[in-house]
Parts: sequence; structure tokens; C-alpha cells
Amino acid sequence: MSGIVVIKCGGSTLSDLSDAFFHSIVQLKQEGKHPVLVHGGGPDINRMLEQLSIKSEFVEGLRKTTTDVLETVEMVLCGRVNKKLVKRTQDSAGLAVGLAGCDANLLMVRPVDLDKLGFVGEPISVHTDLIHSLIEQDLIPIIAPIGVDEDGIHYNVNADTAAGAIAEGLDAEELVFVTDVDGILKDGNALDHVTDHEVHQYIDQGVIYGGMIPKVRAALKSLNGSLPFVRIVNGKHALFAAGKGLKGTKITKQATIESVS
Ligand SMILES: Nc1ncnc2c1ncn2[C@@H]1O[C@H](COP(=O)(O)OP(=O)(O)O)[C@@H](O)[C@H]1O
Ligand SMILES: CC(=O)N[C@@H](CCC(=O)OP(=O)(O)O)C(=O)O
Repeated sequence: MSGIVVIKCGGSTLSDLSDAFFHSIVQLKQEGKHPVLVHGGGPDINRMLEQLSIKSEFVEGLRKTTTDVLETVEMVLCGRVNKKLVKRTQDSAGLAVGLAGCDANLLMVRPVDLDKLGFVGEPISVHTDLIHSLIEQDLIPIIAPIGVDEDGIHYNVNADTAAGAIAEGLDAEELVFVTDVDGILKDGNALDHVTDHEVHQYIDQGVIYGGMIPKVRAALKSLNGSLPFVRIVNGKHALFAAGKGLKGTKITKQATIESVS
């Protein structure tokens, strides 16, 4: 199916997303494209864990996920955050269906490292039939990043990683990371274009760090598939419908930079 646009909404920007943002996603659908939202919700998870006095820590950017943490992550992502996004989309006259990667075995994963990280999953395959049928019914899928393994066990998946895998699995024509900065910043300025080669350099130099690392890693992985470029944009001003012109940073492979600029 052509025209699929995967939009990853980061937890960092969820409270900044405007009505215009959701209107533009619905408009994109009306223009014949097929938006699919994948969301995070790290800050909301942190707040709930704190309220419940459940300790959690990050190991190399991934939340160590015990059984208690997993239960809280599912509650926050599949319950609160997912349904808020469904509401915002429907308030903008779209019809949305909220689901998680464990529904209908959409996002199949394996544990990254059970001893070190607990129930943290890395995607191994994506079953796209359900998403395709939702799209065919003119619905906008909104997906929480909970994966499932072949034994039916649920896992917490970094939302950037989940979005990259889902974009690849759906053969999306676009993948956009919506976050709380204007793109990849270097010396205080957002870069227009960055190549895969430069991304590696910036990670080594410490220009790209923290929460930006899973985004660029997911972007680089997707560039090995069908996508010619991946964007990182600020949720405060991102608008998707035709003619709006998404700003932010475009990540491409070295060889394709000229053809997509
Ligand atoms: N070079 C960079 N340019 C922009 N942001 C960066 C960079 N390196 C690290 N970051 C950090 O990445 C953050 C975005 O990642 P994260 O907080 O995980 O957001 P999200 O919830 O949207 O996934 C930015 O707010 C910033 O602190
Ligand atoms: C394994 C892992 O770290 N999962 C993330 C899932 C949410 C997420 O990625 O949210 P953001 O996009 O807001 O960062 C977590 O528990 O925070």
C-alpha cells in the first residue's frame, strides 16, 4: 500500500501539540495519504512511576523494565496517552483507532537482554494486516510501543525504535519524528540536512546524545529499507498537510542527499 506516513510523537512534545497539528494529520488523510501515529510517553511514565513509588532506571537509553514497571508503562501508554491522542485526532474530525504493538501480534519482539534490562523488547517483525485493514476503512491507527514475543509475553519498546520498525514493516513513504527541538541541533542551530555519515560523526563527537540517539539510530536503520529520508521536526510548529512544508532536519544516506534536497 503506498502513501503511508508514519508519525512518531515523542512524550517530550505531547503537551505542546496544537489543534492545528491534529487537523493537519486529518487533512493529510483527506488528501489521500495514510497517516499512522506511533507514540511515546516517557515523561508521563516517569510521573506515574513516581506516584506509585516504583523505582526505574535507564540503561543505555532504555528503561529497565521489571514486571511492576511494565504494568505501569502499559497502563500509561495504552491507557492514558493513547486515548488522549485518539481524542485529539477525533476532536479534529478524524476517526482514529488506538492500539498497541501487542494487539493482533502487530509488533513481534525479542528481549534485548532479560538480565540487564528486564522486559525491554527489540522488534523482529511487524504484522501489518491489521494496520492495512484499518487504513482501508479510512481510520487513523495510533500505536503504543508495547511488543509481544512468540510466547505472548509483553515487552516495553523504545517508541523511536518501534516507529522505525513499523515504518519499515509498512513500507512507509515517510517517517517523521516529532519531538521538542527544531531538529538535530549543532552549535545551537537546527541542521537542514544530515547524512548517515555525519550522524555517526555527531554521535562520536557528543553533538548527538541522550534521547536523540534512539531517533537517529531508528532513522539510519529505516534508510536501509525503502525510505529515502527521515525527518526530525518540532511538535510546536509541525504541520503535515500538503503545502505546509515540514521544517526540521532531514536525514539521508550520503549518496541520496542531492536528490532529496
Ligand atoms: N544534537 C541534538 N539536537 C537536538 N536535540 C538533541 C541533540 N542531542 C541530544 N538531544 C536531546 O534529545 C531530546 C529529544 O529526545 P527525547 O527527549 O527522547 O524526546 P522524545 O520524547 O520526543 O522522544 C532533545 O530535547 C535534546 O535534549
Ligand atoms: C524501553 C523504553 O525505554 N521504553 C520507553 C517507551 C516510551 C518512549 O520511548 O517514550 P518517548 O518517545 O517519550 O521517549 C520508556 O519506557 O520510556
